[in-house]
Amino acid sequence: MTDIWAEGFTSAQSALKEERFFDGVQFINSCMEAYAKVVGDESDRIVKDPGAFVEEHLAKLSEEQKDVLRQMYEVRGDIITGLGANKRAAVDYQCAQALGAVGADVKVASAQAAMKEKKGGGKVPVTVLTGFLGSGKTTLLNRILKEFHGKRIGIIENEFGEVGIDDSLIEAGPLTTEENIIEMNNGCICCTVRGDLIAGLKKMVKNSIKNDKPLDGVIIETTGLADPAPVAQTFFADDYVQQKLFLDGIVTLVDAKHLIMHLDEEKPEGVENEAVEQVAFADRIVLNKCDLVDEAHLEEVEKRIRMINESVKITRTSQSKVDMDFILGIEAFNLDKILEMDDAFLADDQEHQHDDRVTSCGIHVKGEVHQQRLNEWLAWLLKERGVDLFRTKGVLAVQGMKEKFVFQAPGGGRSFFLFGGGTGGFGAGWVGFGQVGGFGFPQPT
Ligand SMILES: Nc1nc2c(ncn2[C@@H]2O[C@H](COP(=O)(O)OP(=O)(O)OP(=O)(O)O)[C@@H](O)[C@H]2O)c(=O)[nH]1
Repeated sequence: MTDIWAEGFTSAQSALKEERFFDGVQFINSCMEAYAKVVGDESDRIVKDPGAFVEEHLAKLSEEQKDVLRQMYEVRGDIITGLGANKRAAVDYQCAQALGAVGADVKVASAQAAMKEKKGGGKVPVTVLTGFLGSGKTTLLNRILKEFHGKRIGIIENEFGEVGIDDSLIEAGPLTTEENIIEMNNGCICCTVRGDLIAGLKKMVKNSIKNDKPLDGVIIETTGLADPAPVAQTFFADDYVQQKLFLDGIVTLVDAKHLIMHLDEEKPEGVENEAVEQVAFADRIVLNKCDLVDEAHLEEVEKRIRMINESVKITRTSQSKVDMDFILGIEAFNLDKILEMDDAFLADDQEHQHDDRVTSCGIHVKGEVHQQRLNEWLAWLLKERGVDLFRTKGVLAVQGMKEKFVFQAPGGGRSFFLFGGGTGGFGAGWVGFGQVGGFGFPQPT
């Protein structure tokens, strides 16, 4: 009879040979966990703390068991090297060496050397732009497109609500054509539309190859409620994506005025606090909206950020005015660092739950709004439900005006701005995010 662990080991070897590294991790981890039981260990240290596992069991293992474990750690080291977590791979090679592997010391040395090397290798760099609702992500995206007007940048734009507003707010440059802007509405790319993210990335890359218009980079703007971890995992979970693209960094926009409030928000059991996750996974933090707070508050915000992500680089800004070198081409995403923080990062069955008290409401109607009635309605909305609103935004056609109007109410919903720009003549739309169940928006016209 073939043991379960042996079948898993064969699958892991095949995945390694075919360079399906993410699948390989799933196979090798489960086969090793099964093998730990064979040698009388019920814990998961065989994969999570290999050094301690080998040290404890080495003297008791038979020669045959040593040989099996040696092979397992070598295969796991090779798979993890394929994913780019060289520090973690070096630990596996050291275990293989302790179990008698010949030449494992060479692999340890080369894994350690690879840690210092630059990543990329001809792949397209991807930046994940995250940050809570209204923190300034679209403002930053527009700045990037303006400063890099000579570069071909693909954009994936994800909105939580069913009405997409941000695509109207993006001021695409000459090389950012419709072909390389992909909009994903009505769900979060960290969960419900994650499959669309993978499909979108593949389509973008395939089009660029087919049309011989290589991409200089891809930027993914997540919803303000996204957990960045599953988005980052995408770059390891899909083989095609892994071969063609690499995650350059996770850039988190932080609203200096509201961050502490969002970090302190109590969530129901099992629900992650997105603001905490976004800070924890950040490679760079753009501390935005500094114009709205004083120095003492900024210092307090930085202190709170450091408590979650000690070594992250932070820059203070207003209107998302940040040096591009701080956020792009940084090669900052480090799988080893993420694995130290979240051991289950590479597991493909991770549970992820959004706070379902936060909902969205979208209105998309044809016609023009009446300015005075709109203002009356906004005043009513602000008075009645202002404290419940995290974020409202929209693009409007106002009666008697040629321009299209952008409607913005960031953070807390305690202020509304209505300003014009460009040329208009299309339907009106609002999107609101509120706490505790949806609420009815009166028709805006
Ligand atoms: N006072 C102030 N307002 C800002 C700053 N940066 C951006 N804003 C405004 O804040 C609002 C929200 O900015 P966006 O860039 O749309 O924020 P976002 O993170 O893309 O918002 P969502 O996509 O809805 O999560 C807009 O009205 C911006 O003009 C800033 O530094 N200070």
